[in-house]
Amino acid sequence: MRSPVLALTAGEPAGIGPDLCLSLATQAHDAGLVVVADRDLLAERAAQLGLDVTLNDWSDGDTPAMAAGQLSVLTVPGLASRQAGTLDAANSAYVLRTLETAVQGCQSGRFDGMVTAPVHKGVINEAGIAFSGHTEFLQAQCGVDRVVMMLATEGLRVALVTTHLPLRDVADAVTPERLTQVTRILDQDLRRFFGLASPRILVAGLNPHAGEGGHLGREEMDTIEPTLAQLRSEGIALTGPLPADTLFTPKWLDEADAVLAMYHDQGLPVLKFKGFGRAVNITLGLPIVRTSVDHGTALDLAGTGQADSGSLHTAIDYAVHMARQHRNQRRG
Ligand SMILES: NC(=O)C1=CN([C@@H]2O[C@H](COP(=O)(O)OP(=O)(O)OC[C@H]3O[C@@H](n4cnc5c(N)ncnc54)[C@H](O)[C@@H]3O)[C@@H](O)[C@H]2O)C=CC1
Ligand SMILES: NCC(=O)COP(=O)(O)O
Repeated sequence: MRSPVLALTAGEPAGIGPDLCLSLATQAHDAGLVVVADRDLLAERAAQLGLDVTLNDWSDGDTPAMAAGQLSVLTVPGLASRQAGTLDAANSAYVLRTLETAVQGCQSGRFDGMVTAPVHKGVINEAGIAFSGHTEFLQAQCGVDRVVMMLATEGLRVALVTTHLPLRDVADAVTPERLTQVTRILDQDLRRFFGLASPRILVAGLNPHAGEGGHLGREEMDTIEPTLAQLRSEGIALTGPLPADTLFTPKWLDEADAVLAMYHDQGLPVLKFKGFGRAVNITLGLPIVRTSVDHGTALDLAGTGQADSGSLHTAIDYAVHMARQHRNQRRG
């Protein structure tokens, strides 16, 4: 079976994304990787890092370079500036074009999946473009109602009911509809991509002590418990809502396949404490495969050679696995 061909978007040009993409060329890999970025940016950053990499222009139908020292590039025009460490809002349209190019390539079958290096959400908004993250952007690009952000590292998977929302808005966003959609997607994609026949999901409460019987918030009693009861009747294996402060302990985790947290900073600090640098961010519920690194743009490290590529390797490994599953399922 041929190796999956993955689009790898290099992300924010001032960040470590280009460095990490280039670092992949220091060794042979078993996936076909096509870096979607400005070619001159990659050439300049390679020189800055002292990396001897041959950049090969890739076009549809080409077999991507897989040997050490070689990198295939699908160049995207429109980059305004390319200074490591210095953000430029004029680059934002280019950054989003790299994502659109990768999505279109996945939709047309040129790519078996996409892996994303980090973008800078703030600078894209400074360019006047409303953007809260790849996750939400890809949901819109693919025209689906709901996707789910799940981060995974060895021994722990954490999915989120809400993603990039101000904390002030989180409680209102935890509706029966959203919780139902997210839980069904999580259950279905754990089966689809990870071979779990009946995924066991731990669900966190929203409030301290899962609401303390309504004395510290009523969302558990009014929304979460009845929604979980309905989902259990559909055959989804759910435990909770559990107090989030003690959920992440072996007593619970040893008997579970994933945790569903209500919001970003309820679940992700635990995941990153366990596996920062070896974790992957996966968008579930998309018609295409998309994985990403577990970290941000690290502007302080761009162009220094200090960026750790561990998470990018994890993201590629997961994308290869998921792309194979996806391909097998489409073949029936
Ligand atoms: N997938 C994506 O596109 C993501 C984008 N971001 C964005 O990145 C920007 C910066 O976010 P921060 O909160 O500062 O997080 P960050 O992950 O960029 O940096 C946090 C700390 O981790 C270090 N670090 C990050 N990646 C590293 C690596 N590969 N090797 C070694 N050290 C590394 C940084 O130097 C810094 O000290 C924000 O705009 C944020 O929205 C954040 C997370 C994911
Ligand atoms: N904390 C995860 C993160 O910020 C990355 O989100 P996304 O850009 O993958 O949606």
